[in-house]
Amino acid sequence: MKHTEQEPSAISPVYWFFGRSGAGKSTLTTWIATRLRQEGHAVLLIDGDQVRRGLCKDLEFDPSSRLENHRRVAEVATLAASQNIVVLVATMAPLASIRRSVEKIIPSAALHWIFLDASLRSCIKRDPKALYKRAPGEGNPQDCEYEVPQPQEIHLLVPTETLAQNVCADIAYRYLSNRLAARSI
Ligand SMILES: Nc1ncnc2c1ncn2[C@@H]1O[C@H](COP(=O)(O)OS(=O)(=O)O)[C@@H](OP(=O)(O)O)[C@H]1O
Ligand SMILES: Nc1ncnc2c1ncn2[C@@H]1O[C@H](COP(=O)(O)OP(=O)(O)O)[C@@H](O)[C@H]1O
Repeated sequence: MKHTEQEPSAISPVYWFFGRSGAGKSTLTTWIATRLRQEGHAVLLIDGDQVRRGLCKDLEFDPSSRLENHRRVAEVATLAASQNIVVLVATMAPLASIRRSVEKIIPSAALHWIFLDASLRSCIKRDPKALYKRAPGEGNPQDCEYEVPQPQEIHLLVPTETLAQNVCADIAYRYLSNRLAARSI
């Protein structure tokens, strides 16, 4: 797994949660954002679901549209992070090429990749928004192959398939809060 450099970064961290639809991105980032705000942090949560309804509602789901979707999210994340705001992002980021494109926008010292690991099978079983019941080509998340990241691509893996929600929330929260505490020393 990647190790984030220890030198202080001029910009706030961007914690980029990614994984399949149904892996738990919205659930965990919403809980963590609330907790960080209670502790006094300024937090921006950018959830792909919401972005797709507003900032990126003109975009489709083909690979180049997904790339543009992530470019916009990464640019907004950089703006916020450069204004002392802790950024949480929650998107599918299904392709390695998309993830590499994000890395060209956000400084590496600020970017933390947090992979929510849940298999297609378990996401189909959960299917909280009934997206996997859609016909192929009609907005089914399976329309795009999910390229599971290599260990060296990520900073933290949270096994949201095998561990309970509260345990996963705690793992991710502890990762963030340790790094935020180290920054403020
Ligand atoms: N094929 C397809 N067609 C239409 N809609 C889809 C499709 N796949 C996913 N979704 C929905 O869009 C959300 C994914 O958007 P993201 O910005 O997170 O990622 S991506 O750009 O699509 O890779 C995603 O949000 P999450 O379910 O929270 O991951 C879904 O609500
Ligand atoms: N360990 C876990 N971590 C996160 N969510 C979990 C976990 N176990 C079960 N879930 C459930 O899985 C669903 C995940 O949905 P959601 O957070 O919308 O996913 P995503 O944003 O990745 O599409 C929720 O219904 C949540 O309660």
